[in-house]
Amino acid sequence: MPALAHAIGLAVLAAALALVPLFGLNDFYLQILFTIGVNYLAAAGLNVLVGYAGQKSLGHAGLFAVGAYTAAIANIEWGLSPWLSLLLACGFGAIFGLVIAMPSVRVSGPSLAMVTIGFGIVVEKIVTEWTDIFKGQAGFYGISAPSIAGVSFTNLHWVWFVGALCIATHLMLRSLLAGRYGRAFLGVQMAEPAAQSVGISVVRAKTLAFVISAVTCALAGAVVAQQNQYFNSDFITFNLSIFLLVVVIFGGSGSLYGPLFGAVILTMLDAWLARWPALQHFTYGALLLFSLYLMPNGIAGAVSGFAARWRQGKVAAAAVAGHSALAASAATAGGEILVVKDLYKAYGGIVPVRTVSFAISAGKVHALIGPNGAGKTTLLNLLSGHVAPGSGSIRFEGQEIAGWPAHRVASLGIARTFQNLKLFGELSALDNVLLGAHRHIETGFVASLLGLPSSRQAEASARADALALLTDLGLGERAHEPAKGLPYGLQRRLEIARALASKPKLLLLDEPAAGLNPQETHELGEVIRRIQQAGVTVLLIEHHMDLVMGISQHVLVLDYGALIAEGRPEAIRQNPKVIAAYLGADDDTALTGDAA
Ligand SMILES: Nc1ncnc2c1ncn2[C@@H]1O[C@H](COP(=O)(O)OP(=O)(O)OP(=O)(O)O)[C@@H](O)[C@H]1O
Repeated sequence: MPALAHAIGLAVLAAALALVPLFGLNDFYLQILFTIGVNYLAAAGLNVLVGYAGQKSLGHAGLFAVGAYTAAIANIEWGLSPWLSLLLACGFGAIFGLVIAMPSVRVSGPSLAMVTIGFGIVVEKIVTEWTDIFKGQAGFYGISAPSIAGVSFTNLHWVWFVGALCIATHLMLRSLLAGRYGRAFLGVQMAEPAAQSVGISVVRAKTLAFVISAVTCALAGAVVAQQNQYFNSDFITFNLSIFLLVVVIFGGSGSLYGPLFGAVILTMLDAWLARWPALQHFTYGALLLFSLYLMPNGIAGAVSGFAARWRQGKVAAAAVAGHSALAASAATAGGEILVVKDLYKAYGGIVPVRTVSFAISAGKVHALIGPNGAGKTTLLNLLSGHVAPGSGSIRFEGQEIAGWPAHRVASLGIARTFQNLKLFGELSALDNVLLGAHRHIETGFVASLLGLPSSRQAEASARADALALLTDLGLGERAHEPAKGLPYGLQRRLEIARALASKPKLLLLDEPAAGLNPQETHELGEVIRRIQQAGVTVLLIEHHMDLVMGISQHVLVLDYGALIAEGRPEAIRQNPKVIAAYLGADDDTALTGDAA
């Protein structure tokens, strides 16, 4: 939503809240408004987890309980003030977010559902059965509500208070999700290996999303306990977890406004259905299925689809003149940048890489060739950290990196593209490149959450650099188009742009010319030459022999996982071992033309 429309929307909402007394609403309606706010709070964080990081949780009632019981126990048992109890509830929420993240980030799909359901059930059982501490069904009475200047909160004050919390939460999440953290969550959801290749730690990103969702959910629980001044184990049910998930998915997961739509519609529906409890659960189940199958982007998706069609054509790519992003890449000195020794990888009986040793000198274009199935991609995956070696050593600029996870390898300055394109398809070309620059955008979490000027400046300068890079590579006009909508040749180029945005010292290209026509292949050769001139070392896997022989200064030949030759292209072309292995024939026709 454009900034002006957003500001107007917020002003209208704030004014409507301020004018609530004029409507003469009775306690029933004030309670509904309060509940909308609470459901929004819980769903806003859950949306970061579900819609942005792509982790569905069916156990968030457990985190709601953490907040509510912390507020109750801190106030009643430990004698803390309601305000301090509220803060403590958020803190405990964060801790329990970490606890549930630990097993959850390592699994996906049904296993993730089981882990989160398990967490919810364990919490439900603990608060029901461990009556000494949690008082079971009897619950906690007399939980103090906050007061300001000695005035205790009335139902109207609660509406204002929870409304203010919702606006603050919305503003913070909006600021956070518009920048590098939001992109990182989306990147992890869309293509984990690609996210790792630009230096994003998948585990850290998912953990952060769990913690954010836990904090807002715990805050919602604490607010409910304090407003009610009573809380017992009956509040914590599996149905609450389902309800919160339905609010997010039906409202529109992955949209900042989805939880708002979901909270408003479903809270009112819930109040209306309260007369028929049996129908409530059926309705939520039906709505969940309906959203998943027929409206995967929820209400917000339908609304924004309509708005996007209306706005289409209004956005023009900003051209950045007189700035060569490629020339800005880090230049590397001569010498060996990468030294591989006795590298070995086996998958059961298949050995794609058998004790391979070689060195890559800085500033040159190196080609890795070999017949199909020779082990080239596996070797590249070992170098980039996407596959762990069985044994052997990989030294990058003198540092041993064998077995490092991909995001750590990327953070040293090794970028890559993929044989089968791994773009963040739903994101714009610009956002893809910004994700490439992720580790260079120096914005801290708090600065990003609070939208501090330093964070906005860093974001603006990263956008300018990303646009310059896209323009340099002939993609400037299409910077705002979704990556998946670009023609195939431009998608390949965009992947290179994303890799370059990480300012690599070594660029690994896995069959960058695959699927390109002769003209595009020729242009790709020019791009790779320019990348080399900018000081970036290139190692490329390629089947197009014209391209390989034309741009590389050093060729490595792999056959059945073993390095059978290396040297200058002219020498490789004449090498009888290579001709025999690569062609399976006694002539060198394929090495002089396109062998793809
Ligand atoms: N994860 C895996 N599990 C089992 N076998 C694998 C795995 N990855 C690769 N292989 C096998 O290792 C061998 C080498 O595959 P790799 O993709 O590295 O070859 P390549 O030289 O890149 O081939 P191409 O040129 O066709 O892309 C193949 O036999 C492949 O089936």
